[in-house]
Amino acid sequence: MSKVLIVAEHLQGKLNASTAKCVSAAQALKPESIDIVVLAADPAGVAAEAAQIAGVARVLTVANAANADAIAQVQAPQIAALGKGYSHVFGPSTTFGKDLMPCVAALLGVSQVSDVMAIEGSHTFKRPIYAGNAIVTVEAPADHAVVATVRTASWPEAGKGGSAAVEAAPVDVALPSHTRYRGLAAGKSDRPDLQSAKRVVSGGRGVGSADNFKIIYDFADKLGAAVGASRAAVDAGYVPNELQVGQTGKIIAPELYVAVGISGAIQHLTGIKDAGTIVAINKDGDAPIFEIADIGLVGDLFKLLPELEAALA
Ligand SMILES: Cc1cc2nc3c(=O)[nH]c(=O)nc-3n(C[C@H](O)[C@H](O)[C@H](O)COP(=O)(O)OP(=O)(O)OC[C@H]3O[C@@H](n4cnc5c(N)ncnc54)[C@H](O)[C@@H]3O)c2cc1C
Repeated sequence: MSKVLIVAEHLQGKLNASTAKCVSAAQALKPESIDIVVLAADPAGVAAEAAQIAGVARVLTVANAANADAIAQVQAPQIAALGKGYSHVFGPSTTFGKDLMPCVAALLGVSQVSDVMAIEGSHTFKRPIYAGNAIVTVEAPADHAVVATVRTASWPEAGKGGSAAVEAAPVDVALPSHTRYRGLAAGKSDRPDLQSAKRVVSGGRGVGSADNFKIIYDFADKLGAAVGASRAAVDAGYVPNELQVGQTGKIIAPELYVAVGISGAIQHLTGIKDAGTIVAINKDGDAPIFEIADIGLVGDLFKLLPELEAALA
């Protein structure tokens, strides 16, 4: 039977939704147990949140001032030490997980399985390749532990209602001192986080300018949605690049995605493959976005968005 250890992703004392998505993926293994490990200077608050995820047996905490910042080279030896007792070690396929999990895999002497979107067996997984245009089945060696990143867009968050035991996990490993935290340069926004928002409104080159993007922000506010953008809009300087959705941007799976003035290039569609309802607004009735949209509105966005806003009010 499988025993799964999930590495919790958290920032500023809050658990990221990616952790509950990893729990969903772990549940697909029908394992004997699922544990979550929280590494932090003071892990109590995050651990209490993690303990509420249904299906989790234990939340292990590793309190260490060296874990105040998520430095992969510092955290990986601690996770590898704990991971030796598990058949599977999962982390999210986010920037955090993509940085950390290959280090964990290397320390455990295995190859990492990346971007798990489906589980076929204890060592058999499906993942997308070529920007989501093909799906491959990956077989991990049966006699080794599996270290994997979980494609968060492919899994729902596991529910709440759990009451896992929270236990301090003593980890006695030498931590590298050659890597130090210098600072984090992150965009600040009061809006919902693009990667975990249930609704997203994205604007493309058709919006025309940074000033015009106000119409996208206003409409998103009406819906309580996060704002995204196509690469063309980012490259043109309409919005910062952390809003980019797609192959070289963020892969997202909101319940509602509204694409405004976006043509629907394959590299953009890769980022919204797992979205629920897709609404497209474009003045070109032949735009490829309409081939995948559930609801398509052909017309000028500057006319249609105010009309939709009025209808919502
Ligand atoms: C390696 C690689 C990686 C890439 N990664 C990404 C990625 O991650 N994300 C991404 O988005 N792209 C990515 N691209 C770029 C991608 O190929 C497209 O160029 C880009 O998505 C186009 O953006 P767009 O739809 O906003 O612009 P366009 O293709 O120019 O489309 C603009 C649309 O707006 C419509 N429009 C114009 N005015 C109005 C109006 N007034 N009202 C309504 N509609 C209007 C037009 O009809 C048109 O369909 C990548 C490309 C490469 C080569």
